[in-house]
Amino acid sequence: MTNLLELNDVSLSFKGVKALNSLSFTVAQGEIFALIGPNGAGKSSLLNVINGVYSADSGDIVFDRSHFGAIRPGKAARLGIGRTFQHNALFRRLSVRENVLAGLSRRGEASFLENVFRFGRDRKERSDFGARADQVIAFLGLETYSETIVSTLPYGIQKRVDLARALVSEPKLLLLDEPMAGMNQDEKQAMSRIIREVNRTFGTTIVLIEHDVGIVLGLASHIVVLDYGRTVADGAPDAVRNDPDVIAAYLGTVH
Ligand SMILES: Nc1ncnc2c1ncn2[C@@H]1O[C@H](COP(=O)(O)OP(=O)(O)OP(=O)(O)O)[C@@H](O)[C@H]1O
Repeated sequence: MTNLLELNDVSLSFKGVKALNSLSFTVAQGEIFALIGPNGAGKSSLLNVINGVYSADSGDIVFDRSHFGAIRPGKAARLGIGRTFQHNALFRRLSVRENVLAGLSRRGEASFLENVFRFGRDRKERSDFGARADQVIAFLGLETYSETIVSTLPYGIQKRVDLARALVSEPKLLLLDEPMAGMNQDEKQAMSRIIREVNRTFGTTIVLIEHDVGIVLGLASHIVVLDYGRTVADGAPDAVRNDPDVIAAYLGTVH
């Protein structure tokens, strides 16, 4: 199996707090990979290092044969790393379609504002981007909301819009930071199906953070458990579920 992402001894500190402590693991091409661990374990920091929001203090990251310790978020996006955020970072006063189009702004010559407000240089680019945005909107079952202003939509639908915006640029790697946070069980199951469908249809490699262990065990084929910025366990769901170190560190109980 080819690795799409490789982390070697990656560390990150905030004023003496080691958020990531010599972390090493690999993510294979095409897998659904989950990061779990208690609050403050370093999960979001890790995603932030991978897509360039934070720069690692040391260590090496290899993505699709490109090496970096630090990378700018725009460069990460151009290399094919897409991202959703724990707290929606959508443009709340714009429509669903405008938000999805914003996910393409790094791809073209025309700027995001030119694309959204339909002035500017490239008619062909706008129509290609529009078609692509509409495809992703349809794929995620968001057609009825296409022209709806995001702030008026239920939270679960907003999470799907966030996913559409990340997906529209056709990333090779999609980083999902708690895509099911705040959802009930039915909504979580629906989001799990969507993530599986994205993975299967587009071959997108997925790295997701999720606190609901039941959901993670059913969705991911590879799980890494973090605690205090270190790897506690790394393997297939069955191995991780029965690992005594995981039970002690994450579930807080002993066999
Ligand atoms: N910008 C920051 N400034 C200072 N400390 C930070 C910053 N971001 C994260 N930290 C610290 O780094 C550690 C890891 O935090 P991080 O948010 O990555 O954990 P997490 O596993 O994502 O937690 P949660 O499940 O609560 O989202 C914590 O001790 C946190 O307080």
